[in-house]
Amino acid sequence: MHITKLQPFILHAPVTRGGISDSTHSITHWGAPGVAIHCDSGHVGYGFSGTHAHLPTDRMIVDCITDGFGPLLTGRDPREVRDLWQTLYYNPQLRWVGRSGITHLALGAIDIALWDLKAKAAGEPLWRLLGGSSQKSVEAYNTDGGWLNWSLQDLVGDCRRMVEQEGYRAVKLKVGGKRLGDDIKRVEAVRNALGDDVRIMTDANGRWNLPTAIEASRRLVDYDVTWIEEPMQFDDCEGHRRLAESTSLPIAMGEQLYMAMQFRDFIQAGAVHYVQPDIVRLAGITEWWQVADLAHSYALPVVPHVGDMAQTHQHLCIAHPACHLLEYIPWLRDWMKYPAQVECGQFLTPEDPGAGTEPTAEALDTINKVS
Ligand SMILES: O=C(NO)[C@H](O)[C@H](O)[C@H](O)CO
Ligand SMILES: [Mg+2]
Repeated sequence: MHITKLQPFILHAPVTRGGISDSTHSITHWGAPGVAIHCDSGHVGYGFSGTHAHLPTDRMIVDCITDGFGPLLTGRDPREVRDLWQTLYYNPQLRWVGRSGITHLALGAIDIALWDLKAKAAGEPLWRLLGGSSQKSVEAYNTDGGWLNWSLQDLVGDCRRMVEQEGYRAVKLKVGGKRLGDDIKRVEAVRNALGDDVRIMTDANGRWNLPTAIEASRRLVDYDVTWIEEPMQFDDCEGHRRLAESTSLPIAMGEQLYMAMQFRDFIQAGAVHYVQPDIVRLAGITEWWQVADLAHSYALPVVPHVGDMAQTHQHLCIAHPACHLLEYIPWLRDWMKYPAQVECGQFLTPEDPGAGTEPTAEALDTINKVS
């Protein structure tokens, strides 16, 4: 079995209500720049990164996939995922300009496509290929009702609908707006609407400095918030360590970290409690598993960020013992051949062969296909 062709693609999927904001970003579409890796066996593996649908940089990612990494892949056996990962990760020319950023996002998409291929060639869903299920079900928490640009009425209405009609027992709210007082009012309104039994997570997307993060954490604790996510600048390990020693509110972070050794530093410093690695930020599933094992050895729960909209992370969470909870955002469900399914707040276990990354034929034909 050998790789015959790399076919790049770029999907841009509309987000909820035409546009969402967090403390740091406002977007109208979610981007999935990726690659279809074709083999002589007829199998095709799909992998993609997760972006804010900025076409010029999406094009840089797919160009890096085809022009940078492509020559290292053509003719190779795609089932040799680990050997290929080593070859690509340590390639001197790409490493010189990479180790994070564009080249790392490109490598992540390729690694995901290779695992998709491997699972399809084995005729198994990825979670079974990875050793089967560590847990029989994975709980979903929903982020898609808590955006910072939602009115207070929409915020409370969406969260109530998710809990009362869709069966979620956990929702996430964005904080980090212009005034901390407004953040607290929004959390208080949702807590009052949902009662004490539903878990509320909060996410500041890197907005605060240390004193603000300390003040916010001390006030959020009053509403029984489960965690504060990305309270400070994404790479600021010392800042997160100082925050952790100053307050009792657990810290969640990791969606912006590119490398396993960054997670090592945060974990060793006691700067994170809920570890959130993302296969589309790291160099794919291969590097994600290193992070999940490390977190597990420190007894830290792994609650992945879903730059893939949970399509592949649902597989990883079934297989890895550190995972019991996973974020859900629905932006790719209309573009995927086998969209992730959540019922009564639980992910349904996927049984289709592969890693859940195959776009529909319509998606590949109609949205910004890169020829
Ligand atoms: O932080 C997140 N989840 O935890 C969301 O992925 C981001 O808010 C979106 O990508 C918009 O920037
Ligand atoms: Mg986040």
